[in-house]
Amino acid sequence: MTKIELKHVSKTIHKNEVLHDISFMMESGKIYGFQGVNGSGKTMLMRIIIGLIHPTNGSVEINGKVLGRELEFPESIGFLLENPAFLDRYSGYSNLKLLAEIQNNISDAEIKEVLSLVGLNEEASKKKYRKYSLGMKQRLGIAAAIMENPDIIILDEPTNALDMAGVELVKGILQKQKERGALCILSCHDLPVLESLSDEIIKLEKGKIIEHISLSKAGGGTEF
Ligand SMILES: Nc1ncnc2c1ncn2[C@@H]1O[C@H](COP(=O)(O)OP(=O)(O)OP(=O)(O)O)[C@@H](O)[C@H]1O
Repeated sequence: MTKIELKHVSKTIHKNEVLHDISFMMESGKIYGFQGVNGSGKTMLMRIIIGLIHPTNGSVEINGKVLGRELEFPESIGFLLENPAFLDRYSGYSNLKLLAEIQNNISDAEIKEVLSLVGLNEEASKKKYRKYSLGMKQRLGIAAAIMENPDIIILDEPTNALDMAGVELVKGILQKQKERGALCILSCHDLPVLESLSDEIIKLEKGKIIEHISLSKAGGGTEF
């Protein structure tokens, strides 16, 4: 069971407050949808939850441990943020293999399995990354985020550059990850997609939460 608790998180960059007093809790087996227009703070909030950026005020606790103080990074996390850092000269498969070697807890067969899961067939997975289309890059980014079955999965705009089949694929993958018990965080400008997937929607505007709704599938929404 994983629990993430944000307590009064604020972030100021160059005197500009990009996040203001954000507090909420998230737990395993649910999908949390971050909604908001460009620049509302979704990516910044994700970076803070991953531990890549520290809040100016407030804290993020993962299972009771304060990120950046008691814990450098969440122990088991996979994420896709804008522009994943893959190596151009390497194939999709080799890029995943290099990443997998850091933790060394998945097999080559599992890497191939995840590539096929995201719709990159054997031919595509052998192609050099620099030859990938935008959609293929996105699929590889999703594969990297989920391949080790992490406790926490954060996907920033995972459906960007994907065709309709790709969007359906992402939906299926996220549902499966949720059923496995992962805590999933997602941002997506396609509102129907976000709403169909999310158990809770956190709506941001100018760095503030303006709405936090539970879309618990068993009837009606609840406002927090
Ligand atoms: N490195 C940075 N330096 C200064 N300001 C930044 C930096 N990164 C983000 N910001 C500011 O933080 C605010 C929130 O940006 P963020 O990228 O989190 O928005 P977003 O909701 O993810 O937008 P989008 O939908 O375009 O991805 C914006 O006003 C942005 O200009």
